[in-house]
Amino acid sequence: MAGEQRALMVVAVALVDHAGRVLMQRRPADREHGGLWEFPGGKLEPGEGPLAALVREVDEELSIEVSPGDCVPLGFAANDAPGIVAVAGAPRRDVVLLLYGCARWRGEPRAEEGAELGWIAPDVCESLEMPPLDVPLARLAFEYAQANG
Ligand SMILES: Nc1nc2c([nH]c(=O)n2[C@H]2C[C@H](O)[C@@H](COP(=O)(O)OP(=O)(O)OP(=O)(O)O)O2)c(=O)[nH]1
Repeated sequence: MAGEQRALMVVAVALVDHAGRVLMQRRPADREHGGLWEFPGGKLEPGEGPLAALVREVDEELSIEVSPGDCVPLGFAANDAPGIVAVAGAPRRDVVLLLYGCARWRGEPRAEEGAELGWIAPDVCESLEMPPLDVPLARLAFEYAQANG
């Protein structure tokens, strides 16, 4: 339908290492959610599926290569859920965030300019400041990391 407003679809990945840690990225200070820790990923482009977007985003953001077959859907979060409170200053819009887990990739993850990467251990996770949608997803990410790291 013309003018129909759809939710913004975002795909993200929890890369896990052999120590059961999860790679997270601190957003540049001058962007939406600046300074918060989140999963690498980004918006789906028109006509793009979530796995294709994931492969593209990790190449662009981290300079690594993942195969769709190594990515496992872990869950999703949407900001129309009760209890999700937007970060002050962030635009009000419906977002659906799809999280995949992945324990195999090629290359060494490198942060894009202005961003910071951290391999996060489960005990540190609680103290990280994250966007509201990432809080429930982080639990799924660490369960996956424990089982697959
Ligand atoms: N990548 C990512 N985005 C998240 C997470 N949690 C969360 O609320 N978001 C939101 C922030 C943004 O509204 C949206 C993704 O935006 P983005 O700026 O990363 O997307 P993009 O890479 O396509 O960036 P751009 O082309 O707009 O610069 O999803 C998360 O864990 N990872």
